Amino acid sequence: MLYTKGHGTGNDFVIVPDPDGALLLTPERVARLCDRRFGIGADGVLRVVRAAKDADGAAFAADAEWFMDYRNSDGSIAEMCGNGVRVFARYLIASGLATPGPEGLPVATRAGVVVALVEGDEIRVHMRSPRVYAASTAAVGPLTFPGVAVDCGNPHLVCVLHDGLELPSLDLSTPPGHDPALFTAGVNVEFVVPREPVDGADLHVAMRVHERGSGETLSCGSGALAVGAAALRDAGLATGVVAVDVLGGRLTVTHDEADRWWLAGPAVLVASGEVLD
Ligand SMILES: N[C@@H](CCC[C@H](N)C(=O)O)C(=O)O
Repeated sequence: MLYTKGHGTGNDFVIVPDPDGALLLTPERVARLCDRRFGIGADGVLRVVRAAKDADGAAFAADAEWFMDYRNSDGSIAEMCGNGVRVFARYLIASGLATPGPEGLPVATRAGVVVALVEGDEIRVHMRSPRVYAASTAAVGPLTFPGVAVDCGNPHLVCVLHDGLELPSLDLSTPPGHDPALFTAGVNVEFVVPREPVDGADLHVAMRVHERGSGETLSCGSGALAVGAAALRDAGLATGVVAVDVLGGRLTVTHDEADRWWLAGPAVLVASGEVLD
């Protein structure tokens, strides 16, 4: 099995080409590939398959040739991966499997079709609109944080830290407690603090994330989208640009006048090889 390794702001992926859907990618195999000691090491796997050749992708085959089959590092399946989709688009282009048209490159995901636009080192993706829909809480050790549930195709819980609490003080080595009745399929939890204004953005925040199925990661693109949506809402802004600092760099979330949501950030391929096991 051939692979390429890539990352978006340090959220890293093993990319596995499987154009005709011939590969049997069991949860155990995914977990082995993602193991940082016994495998290649990654936060997740991106299987590159023609939409028409995949049971979940087929519904989108009329609108996108390629389906991003995303798996978390524990082998579980997720609907969306905002960093993954940029790295996936970078891989399609670099490997000659796709060429972006004037409107960009459509990529099918379990949460629908998104469109990627290459802008030098960055890739900007027209994402599915995030939906802020409920209040909830997350627990970290003895602390309970109020937050809001945000649906980005995959589930998120965004908690803004108060009382001068800073991000490094949180122990995210185990999953934050959450309401299983609201998040029946688990949840990605983002913790957020405001930051000083930066050029080109209406709002600037920093976040840490504990991802469902992968643990704490250096970045989560759909999480940044959820954070951007919650931040604009809290600020009373209908549209705007939010700079979201993650441990692995910076992502930019934009809600434009045409009611489109964009996620922008780097997408880097770092190595290719063959899996021997
Ligand atoms: N890191 C991703 C999100 C990956 C999926 C997530 N862990 C889930 O289970 O929903 C991103 O960049 O969005």
